[in-house]
Amino acid sequence: MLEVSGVDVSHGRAQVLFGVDLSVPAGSLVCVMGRNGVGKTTLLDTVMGTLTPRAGSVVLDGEDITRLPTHLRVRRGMAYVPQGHAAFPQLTVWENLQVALEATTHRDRSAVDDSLDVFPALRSFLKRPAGFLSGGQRQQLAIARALITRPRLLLLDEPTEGVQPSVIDEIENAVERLHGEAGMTVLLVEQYLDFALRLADSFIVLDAGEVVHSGTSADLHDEGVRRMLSV
Ligand SMILES: Nc1ncnc2c1ncn2[C@@H]1O[C@H](COP(=O)(O)OP(=O)(O)OP(=O)(O)O)[C@@H](O)[C@H]1O
Repeated sequence: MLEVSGVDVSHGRAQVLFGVDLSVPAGSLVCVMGRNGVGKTTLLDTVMGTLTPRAGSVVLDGEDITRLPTHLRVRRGMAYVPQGHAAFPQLTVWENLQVALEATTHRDRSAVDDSLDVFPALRSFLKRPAGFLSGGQRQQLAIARALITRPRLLLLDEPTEGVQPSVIDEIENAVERLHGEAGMTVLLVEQYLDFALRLADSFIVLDAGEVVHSGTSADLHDEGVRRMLSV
């Protein structure tokens, strides 16, 4: 479904990614791992089109989208949940979901219900401003907002960061259902190894902007790989 080949990406003059390859087959859940600052978010930004690579390509369903604007990638079925639980803090949960719906091309109101079915706990907080939610609730809202576009490929950047353990389980179950039952393709950036191990079919490990390891989740148990992830 998604093929990233040989991308070099810079922030200003500083090159952050060096010849990165990544393959995300349709229906799979692929995890990008690595220590802080190795370029994981930069890779997701490149896939989503908020950054353009200096070299290499991004191909979705056989179409070269390397220079396609982000909003057209959304129309092709991609959705991005960035780090930091993106939501409008002054708007209620319900209003945040409505804004997401207004931004879709389908405008199908049942998409709001469907995404609330993925995170039923949010139904108790529909009238609460997003700024008054816990970190975990905000993360659920951020994912629910992305789901309203009815994506085929969901990009998640560290969904467990700043989230209390009980809600991590709820998020894990939701992602598992989206992937397992609904067949959604997921590209996950995650440093929480156990979460990644339980969910991912395959993974890549980045270090200083290069892919230093890739394989199936079984390989993640390997001691050498664990060492690459430890701080
Ligand atoms: N907008 C930016 N301008 C300049 N440098 C940046 C920018 N964003 C990120 N960087 C730098 O690029 C490098 C990679 O950052 P990136 O956020 O992709 O890493 P990461 O692996 O996602 O880290 P983390 O786990 O901490 O989010 C870091 O050295 C970071 O300081």
